[in-house]
Amino acid sequence: MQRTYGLQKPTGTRPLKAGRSVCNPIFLASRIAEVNTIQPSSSGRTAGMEAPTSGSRSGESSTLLSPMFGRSASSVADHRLVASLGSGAILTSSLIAKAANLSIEELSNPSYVAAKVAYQGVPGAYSEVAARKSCPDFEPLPCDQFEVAFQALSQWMSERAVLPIENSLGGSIHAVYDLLIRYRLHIIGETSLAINHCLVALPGSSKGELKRVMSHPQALAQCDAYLRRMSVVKEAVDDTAGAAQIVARQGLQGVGAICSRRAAELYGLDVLEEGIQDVKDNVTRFIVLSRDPLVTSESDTRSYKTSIVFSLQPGPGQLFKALSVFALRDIDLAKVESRPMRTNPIVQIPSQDGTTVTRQNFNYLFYVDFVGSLMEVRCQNALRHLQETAPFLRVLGSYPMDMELGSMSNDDPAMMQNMSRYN
Ligand SMILES: O=C(O)C(=O)C[C@]1(C(=O)O)C=C[C@@H](O)C=C1
Repeated sequence: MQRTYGLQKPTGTRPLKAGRSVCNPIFLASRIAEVNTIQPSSSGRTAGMEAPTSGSRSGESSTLLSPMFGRSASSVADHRLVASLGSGAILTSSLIAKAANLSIEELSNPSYVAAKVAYQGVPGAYSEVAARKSCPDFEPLPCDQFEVAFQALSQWMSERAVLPIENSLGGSIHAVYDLLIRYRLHIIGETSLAINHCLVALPGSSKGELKRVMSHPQALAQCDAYLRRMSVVKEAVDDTAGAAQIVARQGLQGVGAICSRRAAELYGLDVLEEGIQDVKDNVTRFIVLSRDPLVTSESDTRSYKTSIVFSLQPGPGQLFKALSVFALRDIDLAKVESRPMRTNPIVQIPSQDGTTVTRQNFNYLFYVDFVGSLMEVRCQNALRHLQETAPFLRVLGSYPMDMELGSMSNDDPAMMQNMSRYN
């Protein structure tokens, strides 16, 4: 790994004036504590269904803005001055400011916190393009890890966060699923991007002399067959553009990076080959997060998607029964994902007569995206039906479906014009 994690000052930063964009990632990574949002209640149910309500501040109820400080999180200034990283770890404004390379004055300036969209990676990352595409009026805020982007939004350092959730070749981004349950943020949109990877290296390099290739694990997975043919050592780093930045800044001879053409141009590297992903049509879907849910209206005619997460009671046929609430109402499922319930990975199931206990070693949370809006009565009924049997159910968001595919190709004039404003 090229980066050391921990609360650290980014290198090569330039002093910021209030209201200007942050060009370096914020590094808040060290003190990340588990933030559990699933608390089993005495009845054995973990939580009720939480449908978005207009005007509710989800961040205020989360462990991040914990009642441990004994005050209601009513003002923005309060949020910024003392924020908790969960389970007792406290991050004060001076630490946040130091991590983001800002002065306290800059951090407290409303024009600085306004209109930022947090993403994971450095400029040139695909996530940055997704952030610009989905939030064109917001200024991108680079973060060095997924969780830092969640924190930036939770702690009012940004107004939106854009995170990759799945790729057509590499599959689901599990880390983002796991963070969705730990932070009480809301999905308010999605965007898809065509991903066209390039093999890049220091100017004058040739493909044959590369011994190592660095990139984000997803990008390495998407180019797996190509890299095996090259017989190089694969090295995982935090993001694709970060890989290009490392090769360029450290002048690494014999080391390639996989990233976008734009990242190669930003960091002054040669593109040795373009379109190196194993399947040409390579699409990543990103979600847009906000502290507040999207308030939908009945007059909105766009197609909507709703994302939920739930757990199941133990026993045969429970998943079948859970999913049948959608089938019964002709509701189309767009995605089903299961993840280990990290807060409760092992369950003890008593027999009916209470004389024996069976240990179930794997306990899962199910993430489902279905086509439909919370404004639709059939969707409300389906969730009410599911709630009857699911010990835990949470609505992650109900948001308009992204119908158009953005590209990162230089042939896409609209996208390139948008990007050139920021280079
Ligand atoms: O590394 C980047 O450039 C990212 O934006 C991350 C990411 C991902 O996590 O999937 C985004 C799109 C591509 O699929 C490869 C990597």
